Amino acid sequence: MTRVKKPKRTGSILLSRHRNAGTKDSVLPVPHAHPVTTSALSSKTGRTVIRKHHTLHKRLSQALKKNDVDTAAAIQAEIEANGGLEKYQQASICGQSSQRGGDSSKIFIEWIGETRRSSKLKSGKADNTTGHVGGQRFRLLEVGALSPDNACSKSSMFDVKRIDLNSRHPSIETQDFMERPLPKDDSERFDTISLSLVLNYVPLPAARGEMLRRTTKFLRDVSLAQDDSPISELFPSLFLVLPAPCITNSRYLDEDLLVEIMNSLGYTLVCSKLSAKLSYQLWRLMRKELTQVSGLEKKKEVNPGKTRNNFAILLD
Ligand SMILES: C[S@@+](CC[C@H](N)C(=O)[O-])C[C@H]1O[C@@H](n2cnc3c(N)ncnc32)[C@H](O)[C@@H]1O
Repeated sequence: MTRVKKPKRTGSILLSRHRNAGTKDSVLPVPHAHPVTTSALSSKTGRTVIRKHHTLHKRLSQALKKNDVDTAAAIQAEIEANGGLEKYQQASICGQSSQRGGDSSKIFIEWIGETRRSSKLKSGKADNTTGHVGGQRFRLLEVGALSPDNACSKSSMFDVKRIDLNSRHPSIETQDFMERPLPKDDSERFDTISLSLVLNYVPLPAARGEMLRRTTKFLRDVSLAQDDSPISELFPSLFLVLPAPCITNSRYLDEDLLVEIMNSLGYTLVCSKLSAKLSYQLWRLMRKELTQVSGLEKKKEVNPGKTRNNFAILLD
């Protein structure tokens, strides 16, 4: 009885629509120098702020890589003069409202609903599960949390731990996921991790791979006893959201290569959706051991073309 939705092949049909769209390599965390502001930005201004922030962070990471301290300091000053992480977050919050299709976590909740409905059709019985074994709620680690009121936070199924490089709310802890202490046991692990529009914030391809690898350490073991509810088959998992062009218009990444990278980390794709702007994917962690796959540590051109972006993920 397979309740988990089969992965859809999405990239090939939509690829041509994104041929001219670009998502450049981006960005490093910076401390903010500006007070929190909640006023709305126009969508055009918001897009400009986000693009500029990513470009500056890409340049910053390149300067840091070359140990060019003077250039890095100048770029850092420019980032701060442009409003820093704070302004970027404000623009991202505005982007969540309309033109980007809203709160991405709604998609995860929709997938849970679909899984329940399809199992009801098959079994004739409703699935009213509110969590896993013992009626506990599913533990969700939201990395890069902008606010505490997205769809997952509102759902009674989840107990949410929120972190961000720069907290905008008392219920969000200021923490770099890459510095979060590793769990000592399963009580400190999670059933699911949300990485929505965070991986593309990381400036270097190898650091993105490291972030993905690190997610596996925070997820509970798949072999832990589960109840037989259909939605438990969606866990332990990683909800990954990326700008669509990272997958549909990159010279160095496409859906097949992402599947290869994720499989080598122990993940299997269980749900996916591609909108005009975003790629949403749910990856279930099937095993904790990593498979060494050679070739994933080097960039390889999977989509040649002048108008493509350079987004890449490498596993060192
Ligand atoms: C574009 S916002 C996305 C916010 C939200 N998750 C969404 O889907 O709209 C990216 C957020 O990720 C945060 N972020 C980036 N790298 C992070 C890290 N290593 N640890 C914690 N938060 C991080 C940034 O501070 C920023 O607030």
